[in-house]
This record gives sequence, structure tokens and C-alpha cells, in this order.
Amino acid sequence: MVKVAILGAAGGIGQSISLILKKHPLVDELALYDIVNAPGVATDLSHINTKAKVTGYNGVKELDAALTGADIVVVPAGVPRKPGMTRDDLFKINAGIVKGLATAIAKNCPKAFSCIISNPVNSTVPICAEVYKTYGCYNPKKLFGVTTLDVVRANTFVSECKGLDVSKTDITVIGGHSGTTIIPLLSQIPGVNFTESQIKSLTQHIQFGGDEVVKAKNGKGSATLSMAYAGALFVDKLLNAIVLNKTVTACSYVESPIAKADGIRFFSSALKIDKNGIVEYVPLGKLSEFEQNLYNECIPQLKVNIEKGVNFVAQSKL
Ligand SMILES: NC(=O)c1ccc[n+]([C@@H]2O[C@H](COP(=O)([O-])OP(=O)(O)OC[C@H]3O[C@@H](n4cnc5c(N)ncnc54)[C@H](O)[C@@H]3O)[C@@H](O)[C@H]2O)c1
Ligand SMILES: O=C(O)C[C@H](O)C(=O)O
Repeated sequence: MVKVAILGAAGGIGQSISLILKKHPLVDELALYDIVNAPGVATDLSHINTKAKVTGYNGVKELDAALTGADIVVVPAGVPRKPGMTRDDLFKINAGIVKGLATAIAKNCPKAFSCIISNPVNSTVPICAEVYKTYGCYNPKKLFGVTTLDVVRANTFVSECKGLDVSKTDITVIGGHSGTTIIPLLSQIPGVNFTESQIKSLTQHIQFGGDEVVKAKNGKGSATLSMAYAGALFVDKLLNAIVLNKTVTACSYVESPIAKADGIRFFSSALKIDKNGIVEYVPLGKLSEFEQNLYNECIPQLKVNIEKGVNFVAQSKL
């Protein structure tokens, strides 16, 4: 019996990812939690004739019940950006929301896989790690910042530009999940050559794809549908690992040895994951000079974002 809990399930991402996961053959129970409208979304989805049983939980009094027995917890709770904002501007509100939800996860399903979507991911993942540590249940192999949308964008934009079969394109994206911390490794796509200007424009498009959606939605939020698709892709990989005992490969922002030499505790890279969590941090391989410069630029930004998350939890303990 596999239970997936979605925290923030009545939101733009929450509703769409719940719809996709309701159709997933490996999900037995889908627990939908939000501070508003969760029962409505759950009742609506529960009429769909697929296997997963859908349950709705509204408000903090019902949070423990939503999480009890969960194998995978997906967290898209919190506010999205408006035009002119950075993801870091969301920290003020979302840090507290994520800290509260991480506390509930630690108490109710400490062995679950956590998939953190709420921004700023570069800081919300360290927040979860620090909360889990406080409760003595931190397993760095099972805490993931969801960066799949960066990979989805890279696959789409590069395939369109080079005429590739998008269904066979799988680009590695490393670093973090904000602007110039997002580093697509275009030099590692087998058999594809780019001009210098293509590399620059594709990289910029991938790094600022989120801003493009925020601008187009014009005050009505950020990416929801493409994010739900990307989040469901990531959860599908975890389900294959947990239920079908497969070892899967995915990029995600996790506590990692990859950039440790540069003083960075959390970093996104390709990972191999099985039913117990991460089993391998795939080495970055050779970076082009352009990618190495992006990496050098990313490190100090990530450092600030990570410290901000860690300090937030430390200070709230005082
Ligand atoms: N990781 C990524 O690639 C990625 C992509 C897109 C969006 N995001 C982020 O995902 C988050 C959600 O975006 P959205 O567009 O779905 O926003 P939304 O406003 O549509 O939905 C957010 C939901 O969270 C709920 N919520 C607020 N506080 C909560 C709490 N304490 N407990 C449970 N639920 C709570 C709200 O009621 C709402 O239903 C934002 O922070 C956004 O920046 C991340
Ligand atoms: O851009 C945002 O604020 C949402 C998300 O992180 C994205 O990449 O679309």
C-alpha cells in the first residue's frame, strides 16, 4: 500500500499534481492537505474511476492524519511570485510555512521521502533538513528539492532549437533552483553541437523560464501546470524505486558531496535513487569553460541561500 500526501493540495500546483497522481497505477492512497478547500478538491478527484483512494484534510488539526503512514510527501504549499519578485522574496512567508510542515512530517512520517517544491527551494530544503535533525529523523538520502521543471524546460527548449526528439532528450541540470544558480550542462548532450550564441540564449531561457511564466501570468502566480507535470515525473521515479524496486536516475537539489570542496552543503545534480533513497551522486563530469564560469558564479549565491535557511531554523529555536 503506497500513500502519497500532498501538502498545499488545493493550490495551482497542488490540484494539478493531485490529478496526475490520481491516475498513477502505483498510488494506492492520495492524501490531500491544505488550509483551505482540501475536502472540495478531494471529493472532486475521488469521483475519477482510477485505483487511488483520495482523502481530504483541511486545516492544521487534520495535518497529522494526512501524514500518518505516508511513503512520499510532496510540498507545494506557500505563496508564488508576482512580477518583479525573486524567489528569495518568498522566504519571508514560505520559510515559516515549510518549517511548520516539516515539523509535522518529522512527527508523523519520519521515514517518508520528502519532495519540496515550495520556493525558494535553495533555502526551503535546508530548512527541512534542519527541522528533521532537530527531531532526530534526518535522512539526507530521502530529502529532495524538486528541480525537475528545470530539466523539463531544458529538454523542451533544446529539442525545439536543435530538432531533437524531445521524448528521448534528458539534459542534466545542476546547481540550485533560481536564476543563475540553474546550470544546464548543454556540453554533455551526446552528438549535439551548439554555436556560442545558442549556448548563451538557451541557458538564459532555461535559467529564467520561471520569470517568463510569472510575467505572462501578470500577477496571477507562477508556473503551475508545467510544475505539476514535472513534480509528477519526479514522484513517478520515486514510485518506481519504492514499489517496483528499480534504481532510477533524476536531478534533484539535495544534501550532497558534489560541491562540498567549495563549501556548499546542498547542490543539485544527477542522482541514482532506489527504495532506500539516494544510492549515488553522479559526478558532474567535464564542464565546458562556459559551464565552469556559471558554476563559479552559482557557489556564492547558493551559500547565502543555504545559510539563510539554516539560520532561520537555528534562530527560531532560541
Ligand atoms: N520547485 C519549483 O520548480 C517550483 C515551480 C513552480 C512553483 N513553485 C513554488 O510552489 C509554491 C506553490 O505555488 P502555487 O502556484 O501552487 O501557489 P498557490 O497559491 O496556487 O497554492 C499554494 C497553496 O498552498 C496553500 N498553503 C498555504 N499555507 C499553507 C500551509 N501552512 N499548509 C498547507 N497549505 C498551505 C494555499 O492555501 C494554497 O492552496 C510557491 O512557493 C511557488 O514558488 C516551485
Ligand atoms: O518562477 C517561479 O517563481 C516558480 C518556479 O520556481 C519556476 O521555476 O517556474
